[in-house]
Amino acid sequence: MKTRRSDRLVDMTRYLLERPHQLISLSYFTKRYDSAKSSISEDLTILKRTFQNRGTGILETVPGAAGGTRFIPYILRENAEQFVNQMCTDLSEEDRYLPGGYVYMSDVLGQPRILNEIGRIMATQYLNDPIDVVMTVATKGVPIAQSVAFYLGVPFVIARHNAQITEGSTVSVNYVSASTERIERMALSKRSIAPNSRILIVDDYMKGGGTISGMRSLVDEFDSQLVGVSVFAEGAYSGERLINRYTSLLHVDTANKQIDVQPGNYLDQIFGDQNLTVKGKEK
Ligand SMILES: O=P(O)(O)OC[C@H]1C[C@H](OP(=O)(O)OP(=O)(O)O)[C@H](O)[C@@H]1O
Repeated sequence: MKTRRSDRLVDMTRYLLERPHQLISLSYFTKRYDSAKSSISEDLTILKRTFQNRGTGILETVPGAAGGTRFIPYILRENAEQFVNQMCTDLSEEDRYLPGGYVYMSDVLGQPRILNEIGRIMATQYLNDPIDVVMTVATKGVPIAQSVAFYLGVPFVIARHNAQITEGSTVSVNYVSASTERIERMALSKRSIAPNSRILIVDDYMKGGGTISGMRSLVDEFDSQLVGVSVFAEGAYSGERLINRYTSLLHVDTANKQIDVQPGNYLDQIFGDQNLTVKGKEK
């Protein structure tokens, strides 16, 4: 039975939003809605325009027999700024101060809607940089990695401080964590990453960068390429940081046990020269 345009548009939107970066053929939609290709093409034109006007993302059209359409989510600069500025306010509450100069963030990083926004912002930076796998380290980086991986339409892998029997044989590296000021180890299942994969490393927090550098070593061990590093928050650090190329949404300073949370470097890193288009194609 033919589906009315209004019903097609609602269902098509849901279907596409649930499958970021997945190529979906027009014939799939013609069968799903028992509608002509020309009708589906008109539907997609409406969605493409609405997604662009509402800052939802790009609806890319891939021509040819093996073509179709692909939803690529992004977030507009003004929406990212609004979110980050709210995070700065929320995390500056003085009762969040923890011994050792840390800030309590687990309540914030336990809220799915906040994790969604973090994932959208981090994924926007890689609109035109294909990513194969998102990597993080247990534990607090995991929900962030899941969100970013969803918006990039790729899997995520979790390096662990203690290799589990359920991970099979593993690759492990040692690294120096400024946070613990001791040599730490992390391991990743050999099954996790194929050689020559393009990796995005994410974590909730970076202080001295030792943990990130440990994951960078894992990328090397898997003969793969590190495309970028994104952290929700970077802590003020007076020492020589082991990582100098990264994107942070927040910068957290807890000098004199006072919490000062400011926007990180994400605006320049993500929106500096990006005009939210798919390279070589119209918006
Ligand atoms: O830049 P560095 O000096 O290496 O510190 C950043 C580490 C420390 C902390 O993890 P932990 O609290 O150690 O571990 P978990 O995420 O399991 O709580 C944070 O999540 C980063 O992974």
